[in-house]
Amino acid sequence: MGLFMHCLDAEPLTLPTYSFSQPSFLRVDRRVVNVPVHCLELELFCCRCTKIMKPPEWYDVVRYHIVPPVFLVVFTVAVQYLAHVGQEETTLTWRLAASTALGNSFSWGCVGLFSLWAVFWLQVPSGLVHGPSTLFGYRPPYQDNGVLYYWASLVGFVTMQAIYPDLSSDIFSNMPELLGTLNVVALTLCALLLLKGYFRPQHPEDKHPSRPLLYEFYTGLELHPRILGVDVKQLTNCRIGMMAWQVLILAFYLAGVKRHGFSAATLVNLLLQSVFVAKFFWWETGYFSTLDIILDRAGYYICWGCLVWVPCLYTFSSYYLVAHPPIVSTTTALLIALLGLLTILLNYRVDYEKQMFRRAPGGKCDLWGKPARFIMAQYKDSSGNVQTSKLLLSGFWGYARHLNYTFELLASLAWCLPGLGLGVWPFLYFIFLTCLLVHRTFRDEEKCALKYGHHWERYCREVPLRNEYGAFQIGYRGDAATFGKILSLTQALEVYREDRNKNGTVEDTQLQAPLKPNLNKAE
Ligand SMILES: NC(=O)C1=CN([C@@H]2O[C@H](COP(=O)(O)OP(=O)(O)OC[C@H]3O[C@@H](n4cnc5c(N)ncnc54)[C@H](OP(=O)(O)O)[C@@H]3O)[C@@H](O)[C@H]2O)C=CC1
Ligand SMILES: CC(C)=CCC[C@@H](C)[C@H]1CC[C@H]2C3=CC=C4C[C@@H](O)CC[C@]4(C)[C@H]3CC[C@]12C
Repeated sequence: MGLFMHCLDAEPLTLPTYSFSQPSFLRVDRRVVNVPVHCLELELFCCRCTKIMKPPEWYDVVRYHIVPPVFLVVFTVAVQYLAHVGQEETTLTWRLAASTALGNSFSWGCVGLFSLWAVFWLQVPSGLVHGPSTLFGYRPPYQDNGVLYYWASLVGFVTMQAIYPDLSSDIFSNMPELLGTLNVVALTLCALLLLKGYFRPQHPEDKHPSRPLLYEFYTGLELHPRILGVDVKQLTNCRIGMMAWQVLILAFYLAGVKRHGFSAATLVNLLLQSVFVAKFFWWETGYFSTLDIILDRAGYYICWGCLVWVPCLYTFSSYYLVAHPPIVSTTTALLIALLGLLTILLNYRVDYEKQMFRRAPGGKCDLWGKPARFIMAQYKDSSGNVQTSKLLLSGFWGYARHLNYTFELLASLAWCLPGLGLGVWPFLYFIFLTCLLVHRTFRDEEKCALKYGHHWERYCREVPLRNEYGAFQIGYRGDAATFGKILSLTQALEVYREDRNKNGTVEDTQLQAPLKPNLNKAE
């Protein structure tokens, strides 16, 4: 009958042992999921229907030997290419790209000053918060001064702009050099992190299997490395990457106004992203519980990504509009602004509901005017101790899974829309984010299915809709890796209602009692 039934039969045996370590390949009752390689207790996950399989050889070859070098080259080169595409240059030659790839004195000055500023704010004595505990029992400390840092950085930038009026235009015209410098800095940091992971790991007890060198460079080795007392991921992701995003779009806006005069569309593009970035700093402590921090190690993907990819691609719509002024009308711009503000607010609200609920003692809080309903989900930590976590069934999290991604995608579409009529370039970020979030939905659901086992199955049955490809898929079993049927929203709702009618609503069902699973629907 499948994993879910077996798990219900054998409750004490079914709690998966949860580990964030390097995944291997496992087939769980016709599902393929990634699981920790050393996680032998996983056989307890569902001892009667789980069998460990060796991954197909080609998969390992692709994952360990092909993806890292290809991504390293493609993304690193793409950054230099995009930096030139955003300018007016019509012919891009290798010679031109190479001439900017190592930066110039302006770019090294900017990157140096900005990095010191970010490091300084992580040293300023302020409130400390701790992230979730790792499997080896470490709770990383973070500086809780994100909002202050955000406003201080903006005031600092505006002051410098007042003293040096060409600052923004110079930033725009030196963007290829700035990205070249960031590239050198980020690649050096990734190499240092690799050496540190080998020779001076912060937590030698954090075991992970040895992999090909380029793979380790790409994914990183350490989960929470600190250099000179500073948490590397807070520095690269939150303080440099996110603040660079804000400062760069402001500089591009000012450079555009200087060239072409005021445009409502450009202002909307700036305002929406600024609200989004400001929201990030407001919510920074929530970010410490996300996949980037608890699952991804500090390597090329996360650190280079935040130091180079975010300043390049995430700002690209604004960058492009400097040399290619928008053609959308003021009225359209206002409508776009409304769409953007609404979706940013909704994205924040979805994240907030989860954060508020998780913080409420015993999960006791009201959502949408009613007491929150939830599943008490158990899992085993790496020491084999049973832990409890709560899965929300009310509010947005009771309506569909990952609605925060849906709203974030719509918000990003909104700030790209001022570039309507200028080709595909202004929409590059939206396209990238769609791919990133679809992939992330799979990764996150694999993680949850593995962590919570049948409790996650149950959550997926209660909340069968999930965001995917901007539409919704019925994913009863949280089986992200089966790539089930993609249904349109209407079809999905029909199946959803039909199933609810058959099984009764959650209110009809005792939440802690075994559900009658209707497992094969999604397959
Ligand atoms: N612009 C960008 O490039 C990106 C932006 N984002 C944004 O970042 C924010 C955070 O996203 P992200 O960290 O990816 O994912 P989520 O905030 O969606 O968190 C997912 C985690 O929440 C927990 N969870 C899942 N379902 C429930 C539930 N019903 N009740 C309670 N907890 C639940 C699980 O963790 P647990 O183990 O704790 O149970 C799960 O792993 C979002 O706003 C997203 O849009 C994300 C990716 C990229
Ligand atoms: C190799 C390559 C191109 C990697 C890029 C990946 C990273 C730069 C991104 C992966 C996940 C991204 C983020 C996750 C969640 C976020 C919260 C949101 O409120 C603001 C943006 C962000 C911090 C975002 C930043 C880029 C990533 C780390």
